[in-house]
Amino acid sequence: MMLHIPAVLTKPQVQEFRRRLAQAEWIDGRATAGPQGAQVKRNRQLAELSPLAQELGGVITQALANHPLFFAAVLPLRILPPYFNSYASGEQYGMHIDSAIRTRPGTANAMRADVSSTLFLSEPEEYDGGELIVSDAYGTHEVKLAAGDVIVYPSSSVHRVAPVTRGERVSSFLWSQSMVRDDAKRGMLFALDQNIQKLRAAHGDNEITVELAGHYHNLLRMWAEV
Ligand SMILES: O=C(O)CCC(=O)C(=O)O
Ligand SMILES: [Fe+2]
Repeated sequence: MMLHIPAVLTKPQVQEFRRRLAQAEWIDGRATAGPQGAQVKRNRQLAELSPLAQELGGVITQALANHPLFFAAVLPLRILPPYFNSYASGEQYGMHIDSAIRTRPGTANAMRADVSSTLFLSEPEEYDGGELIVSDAYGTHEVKLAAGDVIVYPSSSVHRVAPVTRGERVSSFLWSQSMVRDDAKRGMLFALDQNIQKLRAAHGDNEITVELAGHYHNLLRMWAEV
């Protein structure tokens, strides 16, 4: 399932992020790619443990963890601290799949990447190219969102970032381990949850919404690992 979550950061937050990131030290993005990814990845990133990445990343994690749509769609068990990337001058990230297991320097904890997220920090009119292109069972999806918006997509999908041929594309990306590892199951739970919310908004709680909420929780009980 792919989901567009608007306005995770406000425009003033985006501007502040961009101001701080413009002064940052960027390194070769291949530092965090696996062997296949490294062959096709050409971009720049903040070093994983840089104080700026940790500070700004904390703001993003907090905003996502408190966001009802992100919670309902991702059912996060763990959120790996966000990374920051920049593409300009023809840089791109060719076809790849995100590694299943991620670790962080300085920590022993490995986690499984189930859901990938990109938070756009450049407005679409600031650059040409730079679409995030995700292939799944339903086809190929090109994503280029307003600054502050997030796209959530399964880490199991093959995807790429098209070459940026004008301007600069700055973004943050992160991986989550979900309580429900299977994308199709997460998608069904999300649809059920959103429809229960719509019924509640239209008619208030009644015995039907209570019963449906029961089904939601019983499916979650069957599928969740915590
Ligand atoms: O910048 C993006 O939108 C995604 C980057 C990406 O796919 C990755 O770093 O694995
Ligand atoms: Fe990726």
